[in-house]
Amino acid sequence: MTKPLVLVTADVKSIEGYNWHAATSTYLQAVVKGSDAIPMILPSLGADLDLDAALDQVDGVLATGSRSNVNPELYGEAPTEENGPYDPARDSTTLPLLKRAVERGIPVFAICRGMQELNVALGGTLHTEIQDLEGRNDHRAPTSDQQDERFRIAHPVEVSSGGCLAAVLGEEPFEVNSLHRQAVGVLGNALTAEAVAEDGTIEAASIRDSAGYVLATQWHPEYWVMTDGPSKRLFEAFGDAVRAYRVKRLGL
Ligand SMILES: N[C@@H](CCC(=O)NCCCC(=O)O)C(=O)O
Repeated sequence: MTKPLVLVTADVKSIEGYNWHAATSTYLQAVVKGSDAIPMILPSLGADLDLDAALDQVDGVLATGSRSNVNPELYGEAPTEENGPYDPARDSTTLPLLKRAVERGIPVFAICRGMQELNVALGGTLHTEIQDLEGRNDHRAPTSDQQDERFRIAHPVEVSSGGCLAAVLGEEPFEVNSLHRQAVGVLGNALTAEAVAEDGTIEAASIRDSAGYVLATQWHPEYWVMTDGPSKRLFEAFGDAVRAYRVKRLGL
């Protein structure tokens, strides 16, 4: 059986005087080794891309994390120097991509920035710089030049009962990593919180009655996909969803 194809979102980075459209290897490897699917980076070319034509040919979308933030103008707030950096090319591609994938019932797995993009794409808002908000913990990455330390397990999350996340991981609390300054404010249309941190930060969301699989996590299951049980199971569940979609898409 041919393997499912998964679009992976891209950041736009300026390197050696060129604009590169890039995704980190951790997401690509997680699609291959965790979901047994084929990752294909979708360049962040915005309105120049025929998104429906791209979505016609794939079986899922993985929206990746990024140090850049969704531009607050997209949810009715003002951008600031401190809240950057921003990536307008990525915003102009990933938000319509996610909205269209959800409308078409194409499986979506959205991670960190990807969860925030999904939420804004569906009409929700974000809290910016949550570490400065009353009652919120600091969810930023540990200061280190070692990636394993930056992505280390950081805090527990409580799983909402009876939801999509509980269906994959069960309802017991578990530990996640944490590398973010933003978080979901008002949930977007049809999104339901699936996990929360002890300070109330929404850590996962889904569309429970979606035609397709739609799950978003604020933490990074891609990083420890081969060694952490919940991370592995999340990518396996995404793999099952994209394989099922492929059978339907191709009439197999
Ligand atoms: N920029 C947003 C989204 C956070 C995110 O995707 N983090 C991944 C970055 C990985 C790294 O720091 O290397 C926010 O800060 O909330």
